[in-house]
Amino acid sequence: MAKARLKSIAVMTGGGDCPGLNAVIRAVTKTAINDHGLTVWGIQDGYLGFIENRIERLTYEQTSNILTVGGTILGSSNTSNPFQFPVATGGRTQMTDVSDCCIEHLKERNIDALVCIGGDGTMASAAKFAKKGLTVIGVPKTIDNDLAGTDVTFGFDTAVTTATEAIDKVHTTASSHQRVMIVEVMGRYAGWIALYAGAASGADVIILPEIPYKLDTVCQYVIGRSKKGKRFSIIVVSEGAKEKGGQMVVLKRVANSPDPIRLGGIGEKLAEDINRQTGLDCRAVVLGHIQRGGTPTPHDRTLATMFGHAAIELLAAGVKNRLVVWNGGGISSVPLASIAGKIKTVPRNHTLIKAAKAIGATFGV
Ligand SMILES: Nc1ncnc2c1ncn2[C@@H]1O[C@H](COP(=O)(O)OP(=O)(O)OP(=O)(O)O)[C@@H](O)[C@H]1O
Ligand SMILES: O=P(O)(O)OC[C@H]1O[C@](O)(CO)[C@@H](O)[C@@H]1O
Ligand SMILES: [Mg+2]
Repeated sequence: MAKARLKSIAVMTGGGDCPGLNAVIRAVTKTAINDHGLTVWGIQDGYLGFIENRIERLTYEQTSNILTVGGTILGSSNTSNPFQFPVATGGRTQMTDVSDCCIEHLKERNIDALVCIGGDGTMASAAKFAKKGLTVIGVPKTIDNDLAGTDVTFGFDTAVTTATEAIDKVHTTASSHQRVMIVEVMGRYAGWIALYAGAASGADVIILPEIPYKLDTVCQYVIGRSKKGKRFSIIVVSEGAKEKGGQMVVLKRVANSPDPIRLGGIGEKLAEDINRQTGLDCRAVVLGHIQRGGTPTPHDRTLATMFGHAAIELLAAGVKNRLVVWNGGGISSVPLASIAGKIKTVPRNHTLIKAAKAIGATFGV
């Protein structure tokens, strides 16, 4: 798009929410209005609102006082794929590509470009819209920190901070009762939250999806601590972890979600298995969506602000179909299509794994 033609943009948030989304919306809107005189529109509830034509003007005032607020003022959804949307015709429901209608909804408002804030699923649709000719810039979000192409996503630091505070609290009750306390954290197929919160809170055992654990190793480790007079053990386990040769523990399936599996229950399983094998008193705590809530940390507020600002600067410079990223200590961008279908997992030789091991933690192998 030629620089002079950009007059109006829309912004949307897709997928699970994450602390810092509002900070991006604020940075996008205020940069667009202040620096480029653009008109800004907000799409409600992610791709669902895009499909249903729920697109409202977003003003400077509406994006004031939201920097510190968790969640997203636009709403989000993780069920509606514009390229495969259930449409009822003649008494039958058929999966239909309604992406042309979405593009029409932008055209009728003279919207030139779209800023999509979301995870892998949101970017998959964004890349498909880009292929159809829509000008799109992606902004990566997820507490899981598992998006390919960027060193870090906003929301991760807040989730790690929340998890670390929770594990610190669990420490004192574990010590009072001479228990093995197991804290299950989010992260789906990547163990970033477990690794960082585990290391930050000095957990004794850290279990990641990337490193299937051996129950014997974990049991021997906690018994060894008891024998040394340590009154308790703290285990941090990622929801997607599994025993060597075993399966991930699935809590439920959400039929109309692009990734229908919801993980959960590995903490309780570990508590039962360790109790059975060692006789030690074990309790499991699941942190769940608490990790997605609350006010973003200063790190996430500033990262989100730089991401939102960069998205508008790219559009204003005529750049399109790229994902804003943080790589090697600075903002840059990668092609949207280059990250589709990829996730960023914890490498087994990560520096923090080496450091935690050296300090005495085990990863259960
Ligand atoms: N392969 C895909 N192609 C097109 N659209 C997709 C695809 N996968 C997901 N989407 C759509 O993108 C939106 C968000 O998807 P999803 O729930 O996977 O969230 P996300 O953006 O990946 O964030 P997170 O997984 O961190 O919650 C949904 O509306 C979904 O239908
Ligand atoms: O909000 P939902 O649909 O239960 O999804 C939960 C999943 O989303 C995430 O919070 C973010 O990807 C994961 O950590 C978690 O497994
Ligand atoms: Mg996803």
